Order: sequence, then C-alpha cells, then structure tokens
Amino acid sequence: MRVGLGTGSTARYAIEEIGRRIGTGELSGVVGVATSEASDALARAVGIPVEPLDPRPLDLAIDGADEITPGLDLIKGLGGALLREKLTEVQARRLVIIADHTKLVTRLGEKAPLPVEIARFGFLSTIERLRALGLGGRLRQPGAQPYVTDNGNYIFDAQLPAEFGAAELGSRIKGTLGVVETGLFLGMAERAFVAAPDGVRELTPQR
Ligand SMILES: O=C[C@H](O)[C@H](O)[C@H](O)COP(=O)(O)O
Repeated sequence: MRVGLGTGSTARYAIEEIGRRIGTGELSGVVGVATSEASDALARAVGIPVEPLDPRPLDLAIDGADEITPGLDLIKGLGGALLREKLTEVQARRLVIIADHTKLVTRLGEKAPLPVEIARFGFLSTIERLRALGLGGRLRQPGAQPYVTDNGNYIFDAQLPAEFGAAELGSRIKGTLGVVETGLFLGMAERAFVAAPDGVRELTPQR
C-alpha cells in the first residue's frame, strides 16, 4: 500500500505504529508519502520507506484535524502542513481522520481559526484582500518573525464570520490573489476515529 502520512501530534501516533508493525513484520509492502518535513523525518526514523508524491493514487491517508463536523468536513493546518496535506490527501482513495473528542464541532470555525497559506511576497496586501471578504484574524507569528511553512509561505489564521457557506467562502478565499491554499477539507474524509474518555468512536459522514 501507498499511505499518506499526516502531520501533527495525533498523526504521529499512527506513523509510529505503522513503523512498529513494519519492524515486527506485521506489515509489509507499505510505502509512505509524507505531508511535511517533520513527518518525513519521523517516518524514516521509525523505518517506513518514504516516497515523494507522484500522480498515482494513494490507497489510504491517515491524518489528524483541528475541527471535525458531523459531515466530516474539516479544518486543518494549525500545525502548518495544510498545503502538502491537501495535495497528498486529495489523491487518497480513503482519508481516515484520527482525533480526540475536543476536535468535534457543530460548525466549522466554532473553536479554531481557518489557516490560510499565503505567499510571502505582498502578504500585507493579501491580508487586506482577505479582510475585504469579511474575515478577521491575523498573520501567524509565534515569535519575532512570522511562521514559515515547509513551502516557504506564511499563514493567515482567519476568523470565520458567524454565518457562511463553507464551499462558497472556501472558493472565494482560494480565488483571492496571494492565497496558496486553505485549511478547509470539505467532503474528503471517509471516516474518523475519535477518542473520548469512554472509548473510541468510529464516525462516517452524516449529510
Ligand atoms: O497542519 C497540521 C495538520 O492539519 C494537523 O493534522 C492538525 O493541525 C491536527 O494536529 P494535532 O493532531 O496536533 O492536533
């Protein structure tokens, strides 16, 4: 199998477990496609052969999420990996999300901002254009300098308006000059395994 390897503190568990099972011989013939430099390094460290993304479909992708609706629409990218995640996961025959129950929401934007990856050149102008769409939020800047993605871009963490249609807003953001990609993953996840104190629930999209 060719497996998309997600990014973040939850996807890390899956990568480590795949590596462990390859090590014990429980799994064989697995090749990973990593969604970040960090996951690439982790996968290699735990013994998963890693290949770059090419146009062939992936059998499976496993990743975390920042928000999960009952329809399994997602916000992703608080870890900064949204572009490579979307490039990889759109090619997966099955996208499986793993998360804890704090990620469940009734509507997108309820708890998390929407990460929007933007080009560094002219980023202040791009942010002005995003504000003109009615988005609040700010440039991700954990210290003295802005956060830089694996692709050399910045991230604008957008506060979504109270009322919006996710697909329409997503295409308006994506169509804004300077925007590279958004962390909206709509209609992509096939199922989610969500851990809560009383156990793990398997969710499929409720439309
Ligand atoms: O860019 C990061 C990814 O979209 C992560 O999957 C997401 O932020 C969830 O990460 P975590 O499992 O660390 O909460």
